[in-house]
Amino acid sequence: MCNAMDKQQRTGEGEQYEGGLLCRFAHLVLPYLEPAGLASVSATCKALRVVSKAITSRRISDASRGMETYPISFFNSVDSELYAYFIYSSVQTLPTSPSFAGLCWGGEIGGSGRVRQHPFVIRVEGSNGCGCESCDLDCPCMDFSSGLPTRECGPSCHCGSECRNRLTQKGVSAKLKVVKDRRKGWSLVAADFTPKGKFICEYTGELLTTEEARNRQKLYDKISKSSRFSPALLVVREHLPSGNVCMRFNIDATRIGNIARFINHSCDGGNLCTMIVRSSGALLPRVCFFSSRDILKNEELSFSYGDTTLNLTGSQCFCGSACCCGILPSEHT
Ligand SMILES: C[S@@+](CC[C@H](N)C(=O)[O-])C[C@H]1O[C@@H](n2cnc3c(N)ncnc32)[C@H](O)[C@@H]1O
Repeated sequence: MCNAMDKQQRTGEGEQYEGGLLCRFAHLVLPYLEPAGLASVSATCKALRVVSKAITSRRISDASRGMETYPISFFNSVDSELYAYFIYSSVQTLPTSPSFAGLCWGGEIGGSGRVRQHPFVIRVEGSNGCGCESCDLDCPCMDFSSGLPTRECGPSCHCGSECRNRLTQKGVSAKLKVVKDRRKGWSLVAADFTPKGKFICEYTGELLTTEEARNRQKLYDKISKSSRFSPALLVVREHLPSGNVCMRFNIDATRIGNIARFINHSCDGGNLCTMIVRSSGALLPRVCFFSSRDILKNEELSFSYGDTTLNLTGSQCFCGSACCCGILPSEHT
């Protein structure tokens, strides 16, 4: 069909209209294809090749597909992979499907749409927020006691989205790029000098129950054994003040997530610290990254994935830090 369309485009005016229709249709549909699908469609005719090329270069030039303030480009001087394919979501999402049976996921949400628009997955109805018109240090939602914000205004506050106590709710605030490393795969790198204490980004992805996280972890471990695969399932444990209770959050950014999914592990703790940030009226806290020291332009961003207690089945660590223990921490789910 495509070849016929191609020929029509070259031969007549009416046919040109049909070729135009094909292109318009392709612009709507092709963004939903994974790289392999895009490559095969692109091989069928010139019109589709042109559209596919445009989609590919948009994907390379901005991993966030226009959802963040600054574009976040991919750079690869190591192999032929042009970009990493995943569905970008700037906010936490609920799981789309229980333990998906393989790695074929389509349905890319392109530059014009988000997976989920709401800022908090679950809101607490009737909870109290602040009544400030313009929040300052007196705002009851503010808590900088640890030097970084751990509480923010949220969906039950009167103040609007411009409130300055919503530092972590405005998307990625640093200039970043994604660079391929020969041994660690894609890595998140500072594209500019980033001072200590700056909010970098939230870790977004699918919020999973522990059971679902365990199932997915098993699947990921299996896939990793037979192919090069980089899962991005983050498990964060928060010890509540009583000391007896521990909250566990499972955020899987492997197929839906944001730029934080490219942050690699460093045994020395790296240059990022993780903060659990709560917002008034939001049931679930969010995991946010701040720079733990000044970060130079072109320096890789990293944090510690967890206790580097030796797990002999873990994969090899290439963080390169002086205290590297040689093996990546892996979650004992
Ligand atoms: C959250 S992803 C980070 C992004 C990943 N590099 C990619 O290409 O998508 C975690 C995976 O990155 C790789 N990785 C992260 N830190 C590493 C390190 N210090 N050494 C080797 N591989 C690392 C491992 O494959 C790990 O499973």
